[in-house]
Amino acid sequence: MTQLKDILYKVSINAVVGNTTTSIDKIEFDSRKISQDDVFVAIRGNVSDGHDFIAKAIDLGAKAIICEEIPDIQVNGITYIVVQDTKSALAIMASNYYNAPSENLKLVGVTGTNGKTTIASLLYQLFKKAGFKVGLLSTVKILVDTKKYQATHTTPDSLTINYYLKEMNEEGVEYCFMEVSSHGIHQKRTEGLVFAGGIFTNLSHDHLDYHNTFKEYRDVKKAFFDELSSNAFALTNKDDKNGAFMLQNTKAKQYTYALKSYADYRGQILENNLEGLLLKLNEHEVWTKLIGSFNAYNVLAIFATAELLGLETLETLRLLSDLQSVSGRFQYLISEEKITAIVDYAHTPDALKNVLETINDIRTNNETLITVVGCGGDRDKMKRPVMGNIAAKLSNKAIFTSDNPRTENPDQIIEDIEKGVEPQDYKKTLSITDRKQAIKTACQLAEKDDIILIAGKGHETYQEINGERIDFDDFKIVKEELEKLNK
Ligand SMILES: CC(=O)N[C@H]1[C@@H](OP(=O)(O)OP(=O)(O)OC[C@H]2O[C@@H](n3ccc(=O)[nH]c3=O)[C@H](O)[C@@H]2O)O[C@H](CO)[C@@H](O)[C@@H]1O[C@H](C)C(=O)N[C@@H](C)C(=O)N[C@H](CCC(=O)O)C(=O)O
Ligand SMILES: Nc1ncnc2c1ncn2[C@@H]1O[C@H](COP(=O)(O)OP(=O)(O)OP(=O)(O)O)[C@@H](O)[C@H]1O
Ligand SMILES: N[C@H](CCC[C@H](N)C(=O)O)C(=O)O
Ligand SMILES: [Mg+2]
Repeated sequence: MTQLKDILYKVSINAVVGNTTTSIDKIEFDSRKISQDDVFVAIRGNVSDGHDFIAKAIDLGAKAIICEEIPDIQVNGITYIVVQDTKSALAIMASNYYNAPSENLKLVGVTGTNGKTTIASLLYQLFKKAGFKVGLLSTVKILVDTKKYQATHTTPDSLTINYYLKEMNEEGVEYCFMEVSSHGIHQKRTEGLVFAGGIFTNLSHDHLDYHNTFKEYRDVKKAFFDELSSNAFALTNKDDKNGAFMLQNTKAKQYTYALKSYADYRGQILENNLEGLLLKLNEHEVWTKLIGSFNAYNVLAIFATAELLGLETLETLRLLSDLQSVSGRFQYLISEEKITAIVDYAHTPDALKNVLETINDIRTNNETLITVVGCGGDRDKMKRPVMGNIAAKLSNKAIFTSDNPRTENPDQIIEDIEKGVEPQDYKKTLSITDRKQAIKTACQLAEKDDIILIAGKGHETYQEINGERIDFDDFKIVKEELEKLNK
């Protein structure tokens, strides 16, 4: 049992009603998970307000309530702590509860629109190969060194983050790489964590349903760097037009990387083909199996981070050339009929454009490029026509289909995508709502040497329709469909 007052250390408190020397069992922010002697933190969400569930939490055994507004009717024997912001309070309490686990390892956060999973996962791989015990918190999975857990978010809630960091401490993990999403920063999921460093990748159109304006989205990302301490490093992509802005008010030591301008870590693409990339990183040449010019940025950021964390340069270069691509990120196969299928998680206009430009750069143009793509439901609607426009323009054929429709009508989403197609590209497009059928059609249309890109879902092994997750794996399906063509 922990004392309530101990986990309130550093929480900015407005008022206390009741006793803080009471001992508590655990912290919960969902009333449905409360059991005897827990602390309930009431959070105002997008759908409901945790304050409405305070009475329910007390019924279930909550001993203390952390809230922004004290309920009119207070229950005897219950401790009420009024704070300015319960999301912040939750994050600080979570860190206290698990004994500040981020301070016992070197935690590096990666933020930006695209490339977070790639960079964090490859840093995990690189430091593992260098012989360290490593942790990873990513969209794809959570790793406590070799122990694997399912990820539900890109950046989990603060209780979950600290729970896994604590487990990493127990496992003797020395480095942890985590993705820091804009939702995560905005919802204070990362507050109170001590970061050894932060990396900025790039900023482009996404999540404007949640953040309202691009400026708001940009400012949220910047807030992550504002919070870094003077002991940390802040590494930014100087080629991105918001790269310098991110570091404007940070106390951290600043470093830059770039392909197009002068920077602390400079990169140059010497070769770029379907086998990989030959890069010049500062004065060193390195070969990587990663494909696509955008990966040059990722490799450069990884190189810089390894250096900043003190890895030996030649060792880093050797390990870089050994890295394997991340699942669902430009994952590809070549069928017996010599059809290339690429599965990629590009689910933003910028990522889709990058992937298509990469394919167009390395193809011979005698073949047909068929793109299968959709957009997720209950997410940013503005990106749909833009992605439709890009898919049609940069491919020979585009098949619009469903991504994760969630609670939306998939045909409506497809209509939104179609709206972005320019008249001269109309004849290149077709729409097939059923994603499996769309992939199958692409396989049937493809001939020898053609390329099929299946974008949007990458590593995901499900399709979410009306709150239900049905088994669905782009890579598995395209592989099966291409094999069927041989029979
Ligand atoms: C839009 C969004 O980010 N929502 C997150 C938010 O949920 P919410 O605000 O809707 O919560 P709510 O349902 O209104 O509930 C408010 C509070 O009341 C509590 N409650 C609710 C009901 C009840 O009976 N009792 C109770 O106590 C809830 O536990 C909660 O604390 O807080 C929840 C708890 O932390 C999150 O799980 C949830 O993520 C949802 C599932 C989600 O889909 N989030 C996505 C958009 C997301 O976060 N994505 C980013 C990556 C984006 C990217 O970069 O690509 C990520 O980091 O994963
Ligand atoms: N540095 C980069 N710049 C632009 N596009 C990139 C970059 N790295 C990866 N991509 C593209 O973006 C897609 C998503 O990459 P990744 O999963 O690494 O990003 P993410 O930031 O983790 O995304 P999410 O916000 O969904 O977690 C990839 O499949 C690839 O198409
Ligand atoms: N982390 C992103 C993933 C989007 C993936 C795409 N397949 C979709 O479902 O929209 C999100 O939750 O918005
Ligand atoms: Mg990710």
